Amino acid sequence: MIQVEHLSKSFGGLRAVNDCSFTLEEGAITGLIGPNGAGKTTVFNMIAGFIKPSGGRILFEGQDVTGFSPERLFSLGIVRTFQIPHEFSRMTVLENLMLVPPAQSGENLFSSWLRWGAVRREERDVRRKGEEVLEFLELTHVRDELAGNLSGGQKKLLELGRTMMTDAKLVLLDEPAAGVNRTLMGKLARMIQQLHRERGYSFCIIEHDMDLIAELCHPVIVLAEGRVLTQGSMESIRRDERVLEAYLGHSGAHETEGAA
Ligand SMILES: Nc1ncnc2c1ncn2[C@@H]1O[C@H](COP(=O)(O)OP(=O)(O)OP(=O)(O)O)[C@@H](O)[C@H]1O
Repeated sequence: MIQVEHLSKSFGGLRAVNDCSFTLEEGAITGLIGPNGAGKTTVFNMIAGFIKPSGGRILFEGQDVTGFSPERLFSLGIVRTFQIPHEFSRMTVLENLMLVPPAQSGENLFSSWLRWGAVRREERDVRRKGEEVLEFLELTHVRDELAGNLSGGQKKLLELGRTMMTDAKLVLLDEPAAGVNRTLMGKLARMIQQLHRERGYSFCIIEHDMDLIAELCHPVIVLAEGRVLTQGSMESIRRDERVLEAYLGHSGAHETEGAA
């Protein structure tokens, strides 16, 4: 589905991503792990069009999409969520979902005048879809709450819900478990598996929680110092000494524990 070929990104003198190559298979839930500063988020941002690469290219379903805008990639079916959920806090939960679908006729003043009936029908369909998504996520009880009042975990679910309002093919999830308690994390994992199974979404997930990666992801790609260190099943990665060394050489205890 995605081929990343010799991708590089420099920030000033720092090579955040350095000749990085890997593929994301269609229908897979791929994990992207690695110590802090390995370049995971930068790679995500390049795949989703938020950052332009300094070198290399990205193919999506065989098409060279290097340097495409996030909007263009979104319309092709690549959706990226963020570590910190981007909800509109002064709008209700349902309104947040209803905002998502691109090219709603209601957004255009002239088409609103000319096609009032069609716009109303479209809005009704979007509302119904939003309500279905809330039901799926078991968030119906907070439908009319302001999104800013949701708990951290509920905001993560809402973020996932926003991807469900689109015709996504590939969903890039950035640390879905960050700030989420264990109960909600289990629910989030179930939702991801269900979306994968029932809607055929492919996922790529950046995550520091190795239990979640082990539960959801195959294969797992390990980045270190801006390039792929290794990839394979979580079991093989757990046994790989180079992975442990990469984590020990860098960052926080939580990652080291997880990788061990
Ligand atoms: N906009 C930027 N300007 C300058 N340096 C940056 C920028 N974005 C990232 N970096 C640097 O690039 C390197 C890779 O960062 P990146 O956020 O991609 O790593 P990561 O693997 O996602 O880390 P983490 O697990 O901590 O989120 C880091 O050294 C980071 O400080």
